[in-house]
Amino acid sequence: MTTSQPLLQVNQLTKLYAPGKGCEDISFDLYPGEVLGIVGESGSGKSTLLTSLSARLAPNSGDVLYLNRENNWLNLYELSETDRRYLLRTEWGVVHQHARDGLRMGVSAGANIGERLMAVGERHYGKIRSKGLQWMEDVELDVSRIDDKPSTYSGGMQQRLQIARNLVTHPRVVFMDEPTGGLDVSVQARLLDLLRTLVTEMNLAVIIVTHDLAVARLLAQRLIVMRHGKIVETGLTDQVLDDPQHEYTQLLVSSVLTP
Ligand SMILES: Nc1ncnc2c1ncn2[C@@H]1O[C@H](COP(=O)(O)OP(=O)(O)OP(=O)(O)O)[C@@H](O)[C@H]1O
Repeated sequence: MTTSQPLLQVNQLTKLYAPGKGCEDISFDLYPGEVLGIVGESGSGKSTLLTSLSARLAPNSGDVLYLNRENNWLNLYELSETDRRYLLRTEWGVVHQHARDGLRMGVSAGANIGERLMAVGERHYGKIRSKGLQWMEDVELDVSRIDDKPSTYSGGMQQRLQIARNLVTHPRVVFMDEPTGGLDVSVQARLLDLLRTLVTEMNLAVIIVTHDLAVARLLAQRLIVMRHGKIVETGLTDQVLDDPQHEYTQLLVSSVLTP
């Protein structure tokens, strides 16, 4: 469900490594509860855009404005590095394609979840433990494995843990980069189902990068189609996929382009 006030405003964001490589002149708004998909073939700049949006890669130019919990607009790249990191640990979440990039592999599953709670001020061990257990249940992980390290988990289980670690603080915006990429098809399907349920129940605003149009169709209400770093088409997911206007989107949808 959307309201008239966006959560995120992106204005002419540019991060180029070379002409056409990176992302260029990207503008859009993200509303509370909205899932926005970014699609395009490999090398079109999806990951560069996502990392710039999520305070992990300074752009060459342009702004990312975020309306925080206190109803103040923050200009992301005018904040101090410390404030940006704080935002990433609290009001924002990042789900990486490879769970090991988003987990601490050397500490237990429970600690991976608890750490984010501590970042928002929770100090009570019993509460941290019980929230950890509850979140493991919510993402359908075996709670008896709360003290095991994620390195002993399967890929699909690690991804579930990464999702729990991110969502435990009830973030307002979650950035996801190919969250089901690299998993078996059957594991992918269950994870997608779980993600869809959580996103709806928590009314999360999500920006998800995927080269998989089926994933985009399942999760995203709106799509941005990228090519050579630029937006070539944007609109409601069903409209873009069922009635693509741009020639490139038509090729992408007809699977002529291999992702
Ligand atoms: N650190 C970097 N240094 C130089 N060039 C880079 C760097 N990161 C990305 N690029 C280039 O920028 C372009 C966009 O890459 P990006 O990873 O954003 O694309 P993508 O759409 O996410 O691709 P994929 O789906 O394969 O992950 C590519 O040409 C890539 O080679």
